[in-house]
Amino acid sequence: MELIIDDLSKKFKDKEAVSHVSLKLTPGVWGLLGANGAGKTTLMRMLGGTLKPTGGRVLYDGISIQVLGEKYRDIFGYLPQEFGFYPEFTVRDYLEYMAVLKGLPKRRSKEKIEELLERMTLSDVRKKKIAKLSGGMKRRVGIAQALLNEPEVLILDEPTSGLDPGERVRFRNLLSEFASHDRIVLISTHIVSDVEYIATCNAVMKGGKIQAVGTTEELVTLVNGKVWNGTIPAGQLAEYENRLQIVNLRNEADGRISVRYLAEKPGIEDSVPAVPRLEDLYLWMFPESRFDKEAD
Ligand SMILES: Nc1ncnc2c1ncn2[C@@H]1O[C@H](COP(=O)(O)OP(=O)(O)OP(=O)(O)O)[C@@H](O)[C@H]1O
Repeated sequence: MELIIDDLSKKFKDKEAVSHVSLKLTPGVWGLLGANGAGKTTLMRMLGGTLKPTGGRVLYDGISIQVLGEKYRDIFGYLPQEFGFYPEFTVRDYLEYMAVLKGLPKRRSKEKIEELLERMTLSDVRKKKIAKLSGGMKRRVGIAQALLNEPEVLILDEPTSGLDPGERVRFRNLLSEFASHDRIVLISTHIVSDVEYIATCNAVMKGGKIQAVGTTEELVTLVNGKVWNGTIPAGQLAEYENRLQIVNLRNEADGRISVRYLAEKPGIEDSVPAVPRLEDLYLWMFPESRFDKEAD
């Protein structure tokens, strides 16, 4: 099974949101990393067939998704970034309604809904109105609806926003397990830790283009020799921040500050090289995003 993105582009007036993207997605978890405005949502909407490309095509096992139409929708699951719920529906009624829209046979949908309520730890709130749920619970309902038809291609746009750390770990485990059954799972995120350990492969998007593709291990080699640990006097942080791209810091008991920073050459005396992580690559490629890092 494969989903081929072939020279895909989308132009909004004179803004090219996605520019000549080509990528071959195979079964496994794929991380689509990129800062706000990189083009991730636009790309995902075209993969779902809800947005018409200006150029290029998407092929599922060699056939255009436009040609497949209804057949493609049957094997496709999507969680949009902005997810419109029916706030007056209960969780269960909503999932039943979505199952009908997806054309699931009644018996199968009953079993599937029970299973998903359990797996997404929503059983206790099944009779609650969606309007009354917390943000994280609503997100889990969104994920559950995307999984209803056990899609072969599952696309999740920023699925972990609003989830607490425990929910995020459970969600990552669920996706890994789901993808192990010969399914393509594509997750867009700007929270690198969401995909760092579970993604079979990552694609890094910037300015509408895919800038790098590879496993986490392959991608981190791009910042080999550029990640350093050093210590600085507490009063001089601002000065060092002007010169270096500091990605992490910790106040030490002796009043100094340990910093992890990115640079072509060491910029602090006695610095030692650090083992690069995917987040270092991301911050190297998107230096502006270090101000809106989210906690793991
Ligand atoms: N309907 C539209 N009309 C005009 N411009 C658009 C439209 N949709 C997206 N864009 C522009 O295309 C670019 C890519 O947007 P997109 O939403 O795909 O990025 P993204 O990587 O998903 O970012 P975010 O995480 O903030 O959603 C942005 O500059 C955005 O303003």
